[in-house]
Amino acid sequence: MAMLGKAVRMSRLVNPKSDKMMAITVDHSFSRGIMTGLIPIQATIDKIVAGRPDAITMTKGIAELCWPKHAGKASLLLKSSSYSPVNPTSDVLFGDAEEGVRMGADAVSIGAMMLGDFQAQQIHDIGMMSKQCMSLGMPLIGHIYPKGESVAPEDRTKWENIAYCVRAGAELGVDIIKTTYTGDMESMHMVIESCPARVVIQGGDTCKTLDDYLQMTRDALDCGVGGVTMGRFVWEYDDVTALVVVLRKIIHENYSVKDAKELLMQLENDKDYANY
Ligand SMILES: O=C(CO)COP(=O)(O)O
Repeated sequence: MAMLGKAVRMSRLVNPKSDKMMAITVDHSFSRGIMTGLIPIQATIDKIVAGRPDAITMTKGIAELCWPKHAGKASLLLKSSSYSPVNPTSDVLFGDAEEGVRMGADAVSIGAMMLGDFQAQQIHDIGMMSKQCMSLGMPLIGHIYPKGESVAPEDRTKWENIAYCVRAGAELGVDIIKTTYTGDMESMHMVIESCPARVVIQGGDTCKTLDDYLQMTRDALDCGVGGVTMGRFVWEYDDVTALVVVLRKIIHENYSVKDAKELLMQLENDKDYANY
């Protein structure tokens, strides 16, 4: 029965036609400090939902306060751990899978900063959470990055380090592993090959322009990435809803960057989001 529950929830997360997942995340304030794109958070969530992503990631307190008006419009992914500006290499658990069931979530998600001083505790936490998730039929998403103390900043996109993270997630029973794009399709394909579970990418902070961001998304999907869980770039963009619509077209309808940009310009003018 638990396997059936997981299958039902996964079917809401992953689009059956494209076989990709599109999630937007608004869980950053805890880990990165206050960011203006998430103020006020209700307004940001409203704009994201208007673009109709498959899912949205947030913490339990924000979900209780801001999700009720949208319940059922997209999957809720319950973020249940965080690092913080004072402990940037250590995610700490603050929730469990039962809360996900109670709140109607389609997945619970937790983070880990690998290859650093706090890896052991984080591996333990993921293992315990995957045990709970398996028994409750709850998909588990891991935000797993090679950002521990032993990795130099310039090596955080090295494919071997990212492959280590995603493989570790799969070994621990994580269903969907979110990590960083390596920067090129060939090495990202190696990452995908390293991991029998679904790999999705964050938006990250390496793309400075819209063109680069859309191109990264297109390339990632084309080399086998199973979807996205994107945050900062999306809700820092002037027209959040238009960008969510356009990303959805790239992810689920195979839009080229050129077609996506044309639609973005059009939506920024006419605000006709509902028809796309
Ligand atoms: O790390 C993230 C927060 O969960 C992911 O989102 P971005 O990197 O796209 O902001």
